[in-house]
Amino acid sequence: MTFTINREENILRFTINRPKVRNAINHEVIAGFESLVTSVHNDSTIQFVVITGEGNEAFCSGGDLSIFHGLQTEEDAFPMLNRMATALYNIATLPVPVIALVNGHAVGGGCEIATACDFRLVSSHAKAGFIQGTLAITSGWGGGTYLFEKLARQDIAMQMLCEAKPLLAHSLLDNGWATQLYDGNKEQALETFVHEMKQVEASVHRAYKQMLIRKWTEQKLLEQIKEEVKTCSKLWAADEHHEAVQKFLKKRK
Ligand SMILES: CC[C@H](C(=O)O)C(=O)SCCNC(=O)CCNC(=O)[C@H](O)C(C)(C)COP(=O)(O)OP(=O)(O)OC[C@H]1O[C@@H](n2cnc3c(N)ncnc32)[C@H](O)[C@@H]1OP(=O)(O)O
Repeated sequence: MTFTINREENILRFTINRPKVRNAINHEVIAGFESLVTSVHNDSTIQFVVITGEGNEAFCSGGDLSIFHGLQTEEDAFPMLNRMATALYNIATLPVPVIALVNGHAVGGGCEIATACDFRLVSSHAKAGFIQGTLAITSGWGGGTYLFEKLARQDIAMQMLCEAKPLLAHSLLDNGWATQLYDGNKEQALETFVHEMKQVEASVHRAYKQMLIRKWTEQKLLEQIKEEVKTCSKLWAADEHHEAVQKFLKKRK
C-alpha cells in the first residue's frame, strides 16, 4: 500500500508509505487523501487527524517526478494539480485539528501538504522548503496560498517561496513555519503535543476550526488556490520546467 490510514483512540493517522522515493505523491496517494477526508466527515468521534511519512528520511518529497514528468502541457498538468489542490483544501478544512508530523524532508508539494495542516510538529533533523522554484514552477497544490495566509511575516513567506530552498528545522521554528520541534521518537512527540489539547472537549476544537473555515470561506481562499493551480499549470508547460525535471531524473542511481 502506498498509504495507510490507522485509528489510534480518537486520532486518525494517514501515513504516506513510499519511503523508497522519499514518500513522493502518486495518483494512489492522492486517492488516499480523498478517502481520508471522507472517513473524517463520516465519523464524529475523530478528535485529531495526523499526516506523516513512513521511515525517518522524509515526510514527503512532493509530486512523483518519475510519473508526473509525463505531463507535458498546461492541459496535461492542470487535472493532477487541481485534484491534489482540492484534496488538500478538503484536508485543510477538515472539522478537526490536523497535525503534520514532519518526520523528515518536506519539500515541494510535501512542504505544501505540511503547510496546509493546522500544526507542524517537526523533527529536529528535518528540512522543509518550497523547492518548486528550482524546477521553474510555483507551488501548485495551494501551498503558496496557505503560506501567505499562515505565516505572520509576508516578507519571510515571499523569501521562502522565492529562494526555493530547504530550510533547517531551527530556521523553520524561528520563521514561524514550524509549530514545534522534537528530537527522537515521533510517537512520544505526538503524544506530548496533543496532551494539553486532549484535556479540552472535542466540540470546542471543532467550533474553533469552524471559525477558521468561515474566515477562509469569506476571503474566498479556495478561489485563490485555484488561481495558484492555473499559474503552476502554465509554468509547467515551459521548457525550463521539463529540462529541470529531466536533470533530476538523470541523476537517479
Ligand atoms: C506542485 C507540487 C509539485 C508537483 O510535482 O506537482 C512538486 O512537488 S515539484 C517538487 C518535486 N519534488 C522534488 O523535486 C524533490 C526531489 N527530491 C529531492 O530533492 C531529494 O530526493 C530529497 C531532498 C527529497 C531527499 O534527498 P536524499 O538524498 O535523502 O534522497 P535521494 O535524492 O537519493 O532520493 C532517494 C530516491 O528517491 C527518489 N525520489 C526522491 N524524491 C522524488 C520525487 N519527488 N519523485 C520521484 N522520485 C523521487 C530519488 O530519485 C531516489 O531514487 P533512486 O532510484 O534511489 O535514485
